[in-house]
Amino acid sequence: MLDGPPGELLRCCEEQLAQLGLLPRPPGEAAGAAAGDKPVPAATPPHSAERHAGKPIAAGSVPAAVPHAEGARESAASPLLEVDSLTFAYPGGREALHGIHAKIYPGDWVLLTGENGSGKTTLSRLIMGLLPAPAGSIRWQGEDIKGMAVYRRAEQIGYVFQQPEYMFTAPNVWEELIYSLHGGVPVKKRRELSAAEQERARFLLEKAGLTDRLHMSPYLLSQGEKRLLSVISQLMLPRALYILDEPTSGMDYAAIDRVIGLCQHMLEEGSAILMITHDPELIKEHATSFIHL
Ligand SMILES: Nc1ncnc2c1ncn2[C@@H]1O[C@H](COP(=O)(O)OP(=O)(O)OP(=O)(O)O)[C@@H](O)[C@H]1O
Repeated sequence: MLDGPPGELLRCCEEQLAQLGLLPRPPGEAAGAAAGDKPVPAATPPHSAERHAGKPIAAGSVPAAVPHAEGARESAASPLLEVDSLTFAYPGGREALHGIHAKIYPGDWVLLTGENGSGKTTLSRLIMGLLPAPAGSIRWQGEDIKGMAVYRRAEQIGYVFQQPEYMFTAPNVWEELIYSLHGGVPVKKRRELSAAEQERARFLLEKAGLTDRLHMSPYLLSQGEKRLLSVISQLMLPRALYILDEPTSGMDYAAIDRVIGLCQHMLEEGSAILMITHDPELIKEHATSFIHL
């Protein structure tokens, strides 16, 4: 006998109720579905496993990702970067990465988070070719990255090191900023900057708040200013993807806002960003997805 409070009935006798046609159809269920068929589950939310690497994001520890309409993106654009079952151990060391999956599309702003030593920098080094990636584990625009020379990757991916000092090669801020435009060409043999290059340089300096530091040695800048200079030096060259390794580390809110503004500008230009950070709470509202190691 089917009798009792509705909630209790649903819990104990759902199947019988369905067979008798006493359950309302879930909205959108096919009209011709036979009584007793299992209800069609709702579509899986579009972000989830493949947009996160390693462990799923623990509730409350990292903000929920702003989900992409993955299906629409799949048809609209191919991924720039695909990481598939990536496992990596340093020689003689324990595994730094295990079974990592991720995809980055044009226009993505991906936050790469995880505890100290979880392998964030290792992942970025593997992408850039500073460490040897296992065959088939990383693809750039569909091509196995293992066979791509480092300089070819650098032509398409800008990389900002965790330690800005690693990047400085010029005697002052202006020379440092434009260094990448000249490659290793000596100062006397360098070509004139185009008007567009000059404009981009001035724009980035303004956004970074470094316009009045042009003649200072990069090494004399404050730590936050050094980070901003290392970021804009990479942004001088348009790239499909920028990898920024902890660009906001040790920064005050104003400086973090500058980094955010710079990243937003690069997204507007169509680039994607992979940002390693221990401050996801400060940037989460701008991110399109997360990889948590
Ligand atoms: N050259 C190396 N040789 C051996 N082990 C290394 C080497 N570089 C890094 N590791 C180890 O690999 C692991 C991952 O390091 P990695 O720098 O990628 O972590 P991370 O997530 O970027 O850390 P953090 O948040 O502290 O910057 C760590 O256990 C580290 O000790």
